[in-house]
Amino acid sequence: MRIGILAVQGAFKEHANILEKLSVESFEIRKRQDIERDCDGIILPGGESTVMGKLIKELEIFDVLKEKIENKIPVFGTCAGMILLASQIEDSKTVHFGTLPVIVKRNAYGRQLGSFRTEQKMENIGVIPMEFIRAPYVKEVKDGVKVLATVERHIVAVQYENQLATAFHPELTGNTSVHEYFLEIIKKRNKFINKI
Ligand SMILES: NC(=O)CC[C@H](N)C(=O)O
Repeated sequence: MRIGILAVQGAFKEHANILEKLSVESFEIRKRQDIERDCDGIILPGGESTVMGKLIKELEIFDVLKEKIENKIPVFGTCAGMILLASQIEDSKTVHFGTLPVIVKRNAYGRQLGSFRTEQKMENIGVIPMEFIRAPYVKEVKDGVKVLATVERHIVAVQYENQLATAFHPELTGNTSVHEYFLEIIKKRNKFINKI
């Protein structure tokens, strides 16, 4: 199994470190040729979604990446990565991939609460540490989207088919369980593809 991590900006190294801990091979997606490499799953890290969205277009990564996601390659977006996937961003006309049918609110926690850590239950996983950094939350989910975690009644983790997204940063806590859950999504898909 091999996972491509979008590495144009933001906290991509931390995801690679977690995957290394789990003995899973990963590579950085920085340019067109990288995204054309074969991989079983993709991680979109945290960072600044506006900057990332601009860079992936300039670097000609956007189209191939979007096509892969539409073709149901498992993808895991954290924080800005969740914003890149969302089909709608509140108070904005910008849509990046738009493959995840949710409305997200950017920088949703205001200035004082820009960064915080908590422990909450995530569906199918259990109680985990959650690190929020100028995080979004999900304001609304459309049909077929499973809510996996909420913090103070705000939705912070969702799954839609093979797309997993968290408003928080599991890669910054040392806890590997959300990544392990993502690996399960990949394994299921690989089994399914091999059956066909
Ligand atoms: N930690 C993060 O990824 C922050 C996301 C950032 N505030 C954005 O809107 O893109």
